[in-house]
Amino acid sequence: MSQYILALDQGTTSSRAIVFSHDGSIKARAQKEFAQIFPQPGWVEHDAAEIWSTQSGVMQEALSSAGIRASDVAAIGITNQRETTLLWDRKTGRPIYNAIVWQDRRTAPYCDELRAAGHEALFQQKTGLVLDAYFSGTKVRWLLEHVPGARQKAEAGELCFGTIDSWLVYNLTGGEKGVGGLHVTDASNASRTLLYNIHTGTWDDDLLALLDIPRSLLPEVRDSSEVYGHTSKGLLGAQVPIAGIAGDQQAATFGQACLDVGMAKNTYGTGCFMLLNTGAQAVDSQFRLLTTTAWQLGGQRTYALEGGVFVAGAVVQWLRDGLGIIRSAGEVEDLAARVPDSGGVVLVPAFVGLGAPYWDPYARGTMVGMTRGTTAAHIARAALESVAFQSAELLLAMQQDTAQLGIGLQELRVDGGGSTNDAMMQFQADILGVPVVRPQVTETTALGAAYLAGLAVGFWSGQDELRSLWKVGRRFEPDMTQEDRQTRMHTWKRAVERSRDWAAHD
Ligand SMILES: Nc1ncnc2c1ncn2[C@@H]1O[C@H](COP(=O)(O)OP(=O)(O)O)[C@@H](O)[C@H]1O
Ligand SMILES: O=P(O)(O)OC[C@H](O)CO
Repeated sequence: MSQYILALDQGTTSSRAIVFSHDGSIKARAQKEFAQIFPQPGWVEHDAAEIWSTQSGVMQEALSSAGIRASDVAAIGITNQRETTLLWDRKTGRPIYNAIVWQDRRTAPYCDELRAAGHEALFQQKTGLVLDAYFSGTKVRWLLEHVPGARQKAEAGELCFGTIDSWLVYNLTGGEKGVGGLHVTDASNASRTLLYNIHTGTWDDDLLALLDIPRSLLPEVRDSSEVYGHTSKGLLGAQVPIAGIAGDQQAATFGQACLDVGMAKNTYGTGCFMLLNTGAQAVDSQFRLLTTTAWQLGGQRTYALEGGVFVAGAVVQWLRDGLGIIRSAGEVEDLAARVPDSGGVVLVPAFVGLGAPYWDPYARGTMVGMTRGTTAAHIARAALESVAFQSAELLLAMQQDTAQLGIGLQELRVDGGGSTNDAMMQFQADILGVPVVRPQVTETTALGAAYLAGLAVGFWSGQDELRSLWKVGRRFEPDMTQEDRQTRMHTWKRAVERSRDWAAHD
């Protein structure tokens, strides 16, 4: 029997492949960065051919460093940077333009127009998303409007739209140069397009009409765990089933085994992504958190509330590159540990505005509470605390949104580069009043994709087995009085008020 699952994790800055064993441990991994293309301020693109070449390269490399053959792989799972948008020609398999990355802001003015025309509520109601350039829909429209010949080809049914999962499946299953591959996506990726009704589980004709996007472009939406097809003959030496697909944050939630209602994970990367499993119920947020499809299994959708912190690990990068008070991100730990607290300093890293629950694009970074005694160590400490405060505000918003479901959060599961910082995780637990738990395997995104694929081919028996594979690496118990917690949160909110509505409104 095949003993491994291969996960492909196609992220914003690198393509990764990880081989997992049956006990959920990592057998081998490979990673390759690729070019970020910035054609104009606010624009971000990726070369789709490079995405495929790096992804297929690391796939081969991971297999050879594991010392295994494709026939040893029971299934492949795919997880990907979400929302990033690509159109390719059905006949040639060639992209008609670079992939427009989720960070790209070129369609912001068009989103403003749609908002001014009063369409925001419709998008929100049907897709669970806010009307923003972040999501795929307006990017597809931009491509149809701006790439010569694109609209005619689209009307003639000659183009395929896909998020990066679709592009990978198309290439994995296609013949020479990927031509004729499968054109599919899963419900979690579809739920990030602004074109997909998360309540009915279908592409939405009203939204397609509003954005003037022909239906023929769209991939078939499938479960997150099922055999979609097999890798093409020449690719790996054996035809391996492709059996799992999920967007990276949803996959991480699955990989953290947040499989039950009320379980939540937070990923501490450049920004933070927090997801709370709300089960079969798509919860509307009063704080404009996103309502999203976490995954779809056997036709059953599981939903999540999602919130993001724009600047999390990036504040540590700023200490390094902007202020120059540390030389590497890891050094922040020693610097912050030189003082017992932030000495009254509060840093609000609203460098690019504030997200939920404030949604203030005009907020800017601020630091308050400094005295003659303030040192770099206090600032480092305040920076780390700011990550925890912002995450706490998201979780508080989620708890209020789900109050009627009777969800009592037992613990927050954490992963990502910042979660290695023990002091920051302890402060996170303190300020939340909820235990924070870091698993042994922190590659939760790839693990989630592996789990989804493994479930589909019977490699793992079911969700109970996945629950049992999840192992605590370290648990941080809250150690702060309720009174202290309230005082600290109150002080944080006062500082946030000072950061708000600062930049000029253009
Ligand atoms: N010890 C640390 N304490 C706090 N933040 C850290 C630490 N080490 C790394 N980081 C931050 O974690 C981020 C990298 O994490 P990673 O999960 O690789 O992020 P991404 O996937 O967004 O690139 C960086 O922004 C970095 O500043
Ligand atoms: O590739 P990452 O980890 O930066 O994740 C990107 C997110 O999916 C964007 O929504």
